[in-house]
Amino acid sequence: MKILSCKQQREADAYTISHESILSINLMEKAASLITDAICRRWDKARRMIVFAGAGNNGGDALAVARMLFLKHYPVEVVFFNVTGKISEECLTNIRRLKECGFANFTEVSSQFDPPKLTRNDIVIDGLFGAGLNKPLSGGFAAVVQYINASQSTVVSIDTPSGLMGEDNTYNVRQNIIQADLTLTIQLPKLSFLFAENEEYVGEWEVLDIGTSQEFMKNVTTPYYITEEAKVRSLIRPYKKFAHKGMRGHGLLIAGSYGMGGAAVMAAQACMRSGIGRLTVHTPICNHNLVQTLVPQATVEDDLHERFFAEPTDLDNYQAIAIGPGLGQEEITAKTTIEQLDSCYVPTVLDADALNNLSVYRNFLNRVPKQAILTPHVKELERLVGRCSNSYERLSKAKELSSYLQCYIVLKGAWTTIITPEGNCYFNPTGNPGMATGGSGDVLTGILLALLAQGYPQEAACRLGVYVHGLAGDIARERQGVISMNAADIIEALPEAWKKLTETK
Ligand SMILES: NC(=O)C1=CN([C@@H]2O[C@H](COP(=O)(O)OP(=O)(O)OC[C@H]3O[C@@H](n4cnc5c(N)ncnc54)[C@H](OP(=O)(O)O)[C@@H]3O)[C@@H](O)[C@H]2O)[C@@H](O)CC1
Ligand SMILES: [K+]
Repeated sequence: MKILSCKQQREADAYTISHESILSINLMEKAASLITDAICRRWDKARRMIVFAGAGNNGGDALAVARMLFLKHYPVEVVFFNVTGKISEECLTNIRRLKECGFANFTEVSSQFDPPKLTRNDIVIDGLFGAGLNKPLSGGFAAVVQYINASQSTVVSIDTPSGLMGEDNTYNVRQNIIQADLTLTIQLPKLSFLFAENEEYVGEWEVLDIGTSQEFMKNVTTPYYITEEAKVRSLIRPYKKFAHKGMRGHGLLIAGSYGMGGAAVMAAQACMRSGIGRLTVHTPICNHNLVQTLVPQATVEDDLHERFFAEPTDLDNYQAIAIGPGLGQEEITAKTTIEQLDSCYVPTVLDADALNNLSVYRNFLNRVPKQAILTPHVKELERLVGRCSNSYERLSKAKELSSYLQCYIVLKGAWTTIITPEGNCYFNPTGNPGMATGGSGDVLTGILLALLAQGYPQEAACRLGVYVHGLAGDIARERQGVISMNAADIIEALPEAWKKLTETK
């Protein structure tokens, strides 16, 4: 699914209106009817609906919703803000239509605003600004937003919480953005909905399909996508009847150190559950028995050091390599990691301490093999690119790094983002907060290693691997609950996740 900028969203509306022989006002009617249905599904007529409408088309939507709710006998009040005297045509039509229905509870605000008393039982419908917002809110509108936010009412935003920019909110004034409980967004989510710090504004969100021109959606270009299950399914390559382990690749996992052998175990177990033919785990001597016992399917290759990764190993026999889980940050390990990178000519995953070690020796960053997959969480990324004040800035810096190194970055978090060297960003929809626990990242590294060893191209491996990792996390949550689930449960859920994705529906 493509994610468009607000400008592109407005172009999509305009294109749909001119090419699909639908009038602008009728497209708005369609949007309003879907919004009304979504509201009526959630709240009954005992709730008072207080509609705050601006003078653009977002306000037009809100006024049409007010009419529809009124005709369904909901108690409705409208506060319409006409501050500049500039009202969109569709907004004007909807004021007229509302009044023609005999609706009288209509307050027009042009300067002084005497706010209605908002109670816990009220539903505020926020139709002040949508995709046309072109600067942060200030002055009177900021005061209205703060008034709504200070109330106990439930807030439903139309298309976007008023005051929230669709993409970059670096220079926004946070207290002047509506804090919605529910955002009913039209056609597609906005990029800013996918950023953690905006959760308090967007609340829960639902996408309403108003039938934007398919042709426009097909041709419009954007670097931002949400990965869909159908796409992921199409990436999976079926096994041939005569498959043997040699065809499914041999991977090398360099992981573990004294006290962190578990990371090597979890990555290896996840790898063995993701279709790899053969796996060798290179780990310090102290972890030999642990890995051998807990992952008997894998071969163990001892480092010459008792406790740390201290000697680069020969990579000739492998189709893919992963370095990092539980490696530790001893100086000898950092130097060995960098040395090992020089001989990585096959697809490579760099995770956890491999990245932390690189961030200490940043001038060696250019040794990262081209097309490598880097899997940092937010902090690991910031160690590489510097502190970021928000998710948009972080994403921009990750894109720069990915382009500079010509590598793939899997930025882990809610909506884990895969950034390609060409600058495309794929947001992953699966997963849940129960996965934010030790070992979860090691599991992902194991999955990615398995996919690369089987010959999946980097982009496909990332999109498929991250999706199935999240899906296994969702299954683990079903089984164990969000509090108790841990990385071992994600590994245990991997067979079902893979099965789910490969079974015909
Ligand atoms: N048929 C259609 O087209 C459909 C449209 N749809 C709906 O339309 C919405 C987009 O409508 P829109 O383009 O009219 O923009 P909207 O968000 O209402 O605001 C524009 C007004 O705000 C003003 N303004 C901006 N920033 C400001 C600020 N900081 N402080 C103060 N004022 C500010 C700006 O003034 P300007 O700066 O341009 O003079 C302008 O007057 C979209 O989100 C969806 O809900 C759907 O129903 C589908 C069908
Ligand atoms: K809004």
